Amino acid sequence: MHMVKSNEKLNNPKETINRLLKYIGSKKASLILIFVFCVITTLVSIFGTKLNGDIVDNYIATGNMSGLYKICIILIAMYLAATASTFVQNRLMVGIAQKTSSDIRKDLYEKMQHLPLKYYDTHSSGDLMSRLTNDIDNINMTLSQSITQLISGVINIIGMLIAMLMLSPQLTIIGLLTIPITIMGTRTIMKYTQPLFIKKQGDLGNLNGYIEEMVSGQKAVLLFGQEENVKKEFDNINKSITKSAILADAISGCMGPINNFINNLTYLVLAVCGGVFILKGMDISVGIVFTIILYMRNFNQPINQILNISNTLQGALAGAERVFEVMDENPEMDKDNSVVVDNLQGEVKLEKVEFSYNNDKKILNNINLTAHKGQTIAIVGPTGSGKTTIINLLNKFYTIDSGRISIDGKNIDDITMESLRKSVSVVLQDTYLFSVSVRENLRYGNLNATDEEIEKAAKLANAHHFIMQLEDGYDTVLSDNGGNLSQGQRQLLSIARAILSNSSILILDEATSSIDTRTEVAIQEAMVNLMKGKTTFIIAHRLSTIRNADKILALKDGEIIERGTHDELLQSDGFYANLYNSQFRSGLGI
Ligand SMILES: Nc1ncnc2c1ncn2[C@@H]1O[C@H](COP(=O)(O)OP(=O)(O)OP(=O)(O)O)[C@@H](O)[C@H]1O
Repeated sequence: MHMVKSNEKLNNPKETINRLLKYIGSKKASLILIFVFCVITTLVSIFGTKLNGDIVDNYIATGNMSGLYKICIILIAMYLAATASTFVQNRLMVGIAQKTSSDIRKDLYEKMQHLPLKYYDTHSSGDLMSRLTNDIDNINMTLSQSITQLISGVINIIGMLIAMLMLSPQLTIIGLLTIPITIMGTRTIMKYTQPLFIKKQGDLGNLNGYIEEMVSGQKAVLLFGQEENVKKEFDNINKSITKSAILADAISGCMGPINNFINNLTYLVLAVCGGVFILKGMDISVGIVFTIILYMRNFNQPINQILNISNTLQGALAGAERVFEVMDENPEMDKDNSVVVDNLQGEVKLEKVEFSYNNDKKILNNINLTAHKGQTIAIVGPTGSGKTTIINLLNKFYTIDSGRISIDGKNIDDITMESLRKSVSVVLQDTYLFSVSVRENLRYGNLNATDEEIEKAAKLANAHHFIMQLEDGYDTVLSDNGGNLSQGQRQLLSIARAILSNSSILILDEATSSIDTRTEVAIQEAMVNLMKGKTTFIIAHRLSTIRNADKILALKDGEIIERGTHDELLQSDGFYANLYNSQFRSGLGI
């Protein structure tokens, strides 16, 4: 399986932040409201704290009890207002975070739909899913928790600083002396935790990739008795995540207690210095010292929070980077001058086609072939000779290295992907069925098909009979990938789908698995119905199919080494005759 190496450094945090800000920036109205409410909360906090000092100097010291009650009621009202304003801020931010992550999820999903197959060849689907779920969740969590903290933190720091300086510049400067120590300590800790957070996120992707592969391959795991090995490998990846997570969280967890200690020292120093100033007869009261200490607490709190946020932000940035990495992949794109085709006749021509999946190994070499409208071309050849590859190219799943593939004289490079794929229908050995109703599964062949058309196609495909025997007929919901149907039934459904699509070109990968004779006959009949009037390329495994083909192409090591009808090729007694004698004679259909 393809393991993604967990990169331990953010590649370009600045750009990642900018891109995230672009997503957040589109919710300007909410952001402005959050800002306004933050300012309100901070102002309430500044004046509330100032009132606390006044209580000491003007009411407790003078014994003015009725004034004290009044001011307490005012304070309670202010605290209630601050709580309400904080609640609104959080509510707004949760909205922004959800909307942002939903936008990112949508963009990533859309991108994934347009990634070339080549991308999926080299990336595990579990890792991709992890990017779509875990990484985006992480961004969501961080946004909803951190952005308000960041905005209100900055406003608080500025507000408190001004309020402190106005009360006592000397004590303010003494209180600020410890800030650089806190910042330096946090930065040192971050240096250690940053790579661990990034590694954790990457490991999580790997774990998902592994789980996804093992769940879908569970049958093979059991058949080959690989449970122990699989468990061991899983344990290794799981341990790796646990290790990086524990280290990252434990180290970053030290930060809170250390900062608390430093802050408490600051308050102590302020109280002592304040006391000394009062004793020396400077123009300062007990209430002012008390207020400054409270302000200092309100000042330190957001500083610690912002420093902590940088930790969570790193996790989110690591996730965001993984998401944007996929978004930056080159999509499968139509050329600017591509045309939409409709009603193709189905004249297919391959001229000097050369192809390799990775540039290092040539898979197809100088392929030339012409299929006239309505002809059936059977492609035969040993395993790995390139049969499936030819079919992948006709669908433009991959781009050819050189040569030309044309339909009705039009280069397929100049035809839009969507209209090309609409004109070519494919019946693979292993059809993918979705966990929706039979009817909806069939409708994949043609989204505009009416229920009557669906039923008609199912009848032609010999599938109607068994569908009617299912619990809810056409409305029966299939289990994951049609797991509750037999191999033969799945093939009949895929044939019905292809009949519905009514395309002029057909690609068939004939099933190799043996199916009971009755179903086999049903499939053969359905195929004949399906192929009527269509240009058909078929990776043939059944003798009857090969015999009836207008042209047989014998492929070996990516080259067409013989071509002709069955009888012609048998007569020439070459590669095909050999293949036929060793493979097909003993195979199905004889
Ligand atoms: N996605 C891919 N990436 C890289 N190489 C590939 C890919 N798919 C196939 N190949 C290689 O291309 C060659 C031709 O494969 P292809 O699937 O076309 O063979 P085939 O004739 O259809 O074989 P079979 O009868 O076993 O299905 C093989 O050597 C295979 O290893």
